[in-house]
Amino acid sequence: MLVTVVIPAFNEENYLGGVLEPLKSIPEITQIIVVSDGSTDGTVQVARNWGVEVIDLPQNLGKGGAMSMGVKAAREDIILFLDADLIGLKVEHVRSLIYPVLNNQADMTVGVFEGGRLATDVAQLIAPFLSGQRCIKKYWLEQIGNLESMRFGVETAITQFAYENNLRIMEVELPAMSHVMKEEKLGFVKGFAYRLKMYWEIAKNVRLGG
Ligand SMILES: O=c1ccn([C@@H]2O[C@H](COP(=O)(O)OP(=O)(O)O)[C@@H](O)[C@H]2O)c(=O)[nH]1
Ligand SMILES: O=C(O)[C@@H](COP(=O)(O)O)O[C@H]1O[C@H](CO)[C@@H](O)[C@H](O)[C@H]1O
Repeated sequence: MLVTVVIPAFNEENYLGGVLEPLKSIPEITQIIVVSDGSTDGTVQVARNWGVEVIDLPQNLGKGGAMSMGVKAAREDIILFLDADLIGLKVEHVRSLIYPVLNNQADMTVGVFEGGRLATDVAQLIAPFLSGQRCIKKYWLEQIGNLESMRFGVETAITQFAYENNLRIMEVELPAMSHVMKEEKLGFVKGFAYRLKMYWEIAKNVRLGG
């Protein structure tokens, strides 16, 4: 089996290149899809310059919508999701996310930052199930309804599905890695408001009691 990487990206021209660079040298990765989620900056151009596939959504669908579009276009059986704003992504991180699924040691891996930056380490220590770095067979994603409408609730929904269906979940440490926080991208007030909206989108999609 081989891997399609799906990268949802909303205005990530500054960081996307750093995510794409380590992917190019991994033979098991045969398809890389950047889904620009209604970006108004140079995200699409950066992706094209790197020679990867681009889905250029004319309007913002939210993260779940962008990820779903990527899954629909995926040729391979295994999907690796990565955020477009990762800092310090290395080939080793990518291998540690994909090999357990490729080798059938896990049904899903979830990457957790470790030793990158205190703020992002702590956030992921508290809530690893929110992580956008995860690898899973496409078959499972196709069994989950409504991912496209879940916006930031998408990871919680995938995790919930995985628990309910007894998938083997493996948490994988991602040493010295971090991402750019909302407040850093958008400024404190706008970033914090965006963060509250994200928590609302997550809460809305949690199904209580199965
Ligand atoms: O409407 C959106 C919001 C976010 N993203 C992408 O989803 C990933 C995670 O989003 P963000 O960095 O805002 O979340 P954080 O990691 O700060 O929670 C990034 O690649 C974003 O560009 C997206 O495709 N559509
Ligand atoms: O870890 C978290 O609390 C949030 C917010 O991260 P930051 O506070 O911006 O570092 O980030 C994650 O959660 C989102 C919802 O599940 C995911 O879509 C992001 O990929 C993930 O980084």
